[in-house]
Amino acid sequence: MTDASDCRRPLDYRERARAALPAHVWDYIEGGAGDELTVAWNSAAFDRVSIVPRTMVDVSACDLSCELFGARYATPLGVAPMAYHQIAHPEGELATARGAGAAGALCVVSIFASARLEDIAAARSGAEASGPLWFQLYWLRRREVMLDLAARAGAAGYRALVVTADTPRLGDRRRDRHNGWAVPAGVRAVNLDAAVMASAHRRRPGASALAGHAEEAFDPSATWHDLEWLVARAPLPVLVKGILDPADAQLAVDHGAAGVIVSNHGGRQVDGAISALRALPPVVDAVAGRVPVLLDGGVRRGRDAFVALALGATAVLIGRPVLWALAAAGADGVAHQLRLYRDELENLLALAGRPRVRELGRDAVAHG
Ligand SMILES: Cc1cc2nc3c(=O)[nH]c(=O)nc-3n(C[C@H](O)[C@H](O)[C@H](O)COP(=O)(O)O)c2cc1C
Ligand SMILES: CC(C)CC(=O)C(=O)O
Repeated sequence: MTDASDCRRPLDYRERARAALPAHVWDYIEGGAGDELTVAWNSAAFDRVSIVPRTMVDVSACDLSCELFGARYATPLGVAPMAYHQIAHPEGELATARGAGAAGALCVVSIFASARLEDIAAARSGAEASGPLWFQLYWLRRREVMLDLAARAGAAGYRALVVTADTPRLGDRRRDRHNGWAVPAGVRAVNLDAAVMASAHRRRPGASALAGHAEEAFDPSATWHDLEWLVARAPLPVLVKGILDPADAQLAVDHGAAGVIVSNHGGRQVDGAISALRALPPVVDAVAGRVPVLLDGGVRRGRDAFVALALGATAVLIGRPVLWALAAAGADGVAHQLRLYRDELENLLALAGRPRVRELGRDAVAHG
């Protein structure tokens, strides 16, 4: 375990996590599809955008809050949904939720969480921990399971559902194939039926057990009509995650989405897919303020969050860097990591003379 205070910027947690984790777990977390072109493009896209500071603005108080579904969120930063946090730390999602709560950040819990969604909500509502939880779903062949989870999330106090649209099957994760990756026996997706999950644990040389499991459990025939079906039955607003094309953003809203998340799944699905940041402005234009647009993929600094917010995101989600901090230092690491992002963002808002997140616009950045 690392002393969290050794890490001065979000990227500092990366090597700590690599040292703390078995190589096959590291490869599953860090890897992407194919040659991992999109993994690299996601973060490189942020480096190609400059910030245009204003001067002589009163920045004595910066406001990082954003509004989502009628509620005020303390920061525009959140944890992206990621499966099986127990592979990174024995306390898994309970630690992530506590850490995110302590930092006042949104936490999106994966359908493949390794803790019960009700226990995650309880961990979150401890004395220090607060802040919103959302729950993520995949399009399962067994639709009744989706509805059951949606109802449980609603009853447990989750505030929104996220349905991931970019995974009709799993992308070609070469590292996982090479490692014959399977979810370790002691780590379970406890919100789902153990019988349904068995194939995720079945090791086969030269194959990813998760790819096999996804083929079995995910419904590759889901279309926009299925979104309407889900929206009509869900007790919570439904966001669609995995949008890259403005036409899809439009269709999502037309079929009842309460929000869209611009994402290429951290480069884990279509290798060579457009970077999330590059895809963002056309999606924001197509949605035209009707619903919030969020982004994930490659956000590695507070500065990257600033850029995405300026280009029209209401909030940004952070994936792998949260698992790095979880692996290195548990709940304290997650809280510290999210504070590093927040403090960098706050400092930049002040230095750039743009003290309110909700007023950030495209004039705050320039390309090149
Ligand atoms: C280990 C891992 C597991 C993931 N599991 C899920 C998941 O269960 N559901 C989902 O919608 N996305 C999942 N994702 C994708 C993330 O939600 C997010 O889109 C991506 O990690 C963002 O990119 P970043 O890691 O560069 O920040 C996963 C990503 C990683 C790295
Ligand atoms: C269990 C997997 C489907 C989780 C996932 O989305 C991923 O590994 O990217």
